[in-house]
Amino acid sequence: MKEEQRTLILQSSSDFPPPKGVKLSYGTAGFRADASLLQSTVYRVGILAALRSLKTQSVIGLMITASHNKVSDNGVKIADPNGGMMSQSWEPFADALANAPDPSQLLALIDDFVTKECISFDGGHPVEILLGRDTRPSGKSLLEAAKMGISSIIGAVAHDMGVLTTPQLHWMVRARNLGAKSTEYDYFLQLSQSYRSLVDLVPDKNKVIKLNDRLVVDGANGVGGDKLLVLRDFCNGLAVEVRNTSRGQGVLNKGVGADFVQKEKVAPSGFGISDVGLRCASLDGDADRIVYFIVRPDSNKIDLVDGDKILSLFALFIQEQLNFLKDDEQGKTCNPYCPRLGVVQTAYANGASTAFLKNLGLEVVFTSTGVKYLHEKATEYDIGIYFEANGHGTILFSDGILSWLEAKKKELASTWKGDELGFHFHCLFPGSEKQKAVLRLLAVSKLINQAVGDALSGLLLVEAILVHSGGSIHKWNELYHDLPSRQLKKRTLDARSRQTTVGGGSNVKVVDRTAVVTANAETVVVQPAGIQEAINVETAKYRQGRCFIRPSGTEDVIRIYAEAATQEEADSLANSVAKIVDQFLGYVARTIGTQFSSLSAHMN
Ligand SMILES: CC(=O)N[C@H]1[C@@H](OP(=O)(O)O)O[C@H](CO)[C@@H](O)[C@@H]1O
Ligand SMILES: [Mg+2]
Repeated sequence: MKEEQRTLILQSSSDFPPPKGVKLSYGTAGFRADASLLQSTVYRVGILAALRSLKTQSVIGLMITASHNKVSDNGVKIADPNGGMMSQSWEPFADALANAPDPSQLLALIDDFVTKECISFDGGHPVEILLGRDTRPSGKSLLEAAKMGISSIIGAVAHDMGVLTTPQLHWMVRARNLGAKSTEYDYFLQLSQSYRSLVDLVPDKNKVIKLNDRLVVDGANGVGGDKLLVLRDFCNGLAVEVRNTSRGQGVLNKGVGADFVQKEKVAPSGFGISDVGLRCASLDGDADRIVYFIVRPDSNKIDLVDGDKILSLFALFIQEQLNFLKDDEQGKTCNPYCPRLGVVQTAYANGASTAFLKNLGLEVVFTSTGVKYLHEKATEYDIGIYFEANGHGTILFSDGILSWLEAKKKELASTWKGDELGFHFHCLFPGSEKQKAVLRLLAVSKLINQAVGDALSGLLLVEAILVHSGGSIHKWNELYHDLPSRQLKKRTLDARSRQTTVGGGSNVKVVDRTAVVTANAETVVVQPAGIQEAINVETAKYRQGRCFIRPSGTEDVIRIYAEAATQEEADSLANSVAKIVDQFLGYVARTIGTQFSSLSAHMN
């Protein structure tokens, strides 16, 4: 790096001293913490984004959000040139950068890294970063910090794209790097047009307009509801009622949102008895997750139609379209093309969903929690569908299958003469149904976000498939029955609280979550030694018992997940394993207050 560049970094970073006693980690989905701690981190991620742009010679994204976390938190993450999460190989550098104690050590780190990665500052390519933020009040000033970080790399340019959903920013970055249209208007246009194409291809027998069959959506008091209102206008006739937008009185993610609905299994605020039986959905704070639900007549309980069920609906639809095209290929004497369809889940997927998908004959694989792992795995297939139970997921199409579909589209169009003969009910003719299957798959590839899970595009695809299949949310929910499950979280101490506790003269043993190390897609604990055996002994006592623990990547907690034949058994298994966590990790509840999260208040 030139001297001028070094001086600039030294000078500007001195305005952003890191908070004392806090160790930050890039985690499952970027850096997250109380917003008051993040000025320096976001500034440094600005530098990171500019270096990433220099290295990849592409446009990079920087999103300021803490998703479903409380409104006083915030976070920051980077979108790579393909719109996906930042390459994991850069995460250790991100961690080091965020935690460098002073400007000179920060500079030394950057110097080393730039040399190691052979990053050139020769100005041959534009260095551009697209910035987005959710509706959190802290977003504006953090965005300014990001801009300062970016401008401390000579020649780097920040484009403020305003308030966006996380998937919108990822979509824009991908589109920009593909040389495609990439504005927010283009996003809405592409989604709405492909949604309409899918609806136009609905088999005629199902083209019944159901009056009052509206979808009611909880926008988590965040950005997702606001953007859905715009999308609804683009879709022209989409019957969606949006509640809990950011313009109402409610607080972001408080008693609302996909994470709340999925974990607590209750209706969000603003939904009640008048919604019983309706098709409802909930977005999370930055709209990269969606779950559906049906309000039950008893109190505010719901039937949850979660990410696993969305995945199952998508898998059925894609499989149906591929089946239409299968016999065509099987008849070929040379080079028949058999697209590989794969499904990716995490250990949080309900066991009943995995059994259902395997029964369909699908290949199901597991990865660790976090979109970056699922997404990467899904790219190994021609069509890879991935979903977390909490509602984050998408369908990825390989370049290979897209070219095959385009070729097939041409081939079928040249052989199909039905229209000329005056036949319009294509579904009566095998050739035309193939053609429709191709068009449907192509429309899905344009509708569903190819960069990252996207609640808005997911919502449109669910709605289109429900119309296509003539099915209701009730029928969809009956695809299989979830095994009862329970999630608990045990608070651990972040670095700052640990210092306070120990420094305060207390001799209690406290742990941090990194003491728990897992393997096999987080289903087995390898550290501390012996804990897995104890969990196994406990799990074996329960019918259809399954249980695992893992350190959260976004909160200072250890998560416990249990599944069993009845709700009582799932609760009991989760509680017993929580006690095992206490024993092995030397956790002492009274030092940090509440032992269990608010979830336990809902246990019955
Ligand atoms: C059990 C659970 O829902 N975990 C979530 C949560 O991660 P944790 O590492 O469990 O805190 O936030 C991630 C980012 O949104 C999401 O990818 C993940 O699925
Ligand atoms: Mg989110």
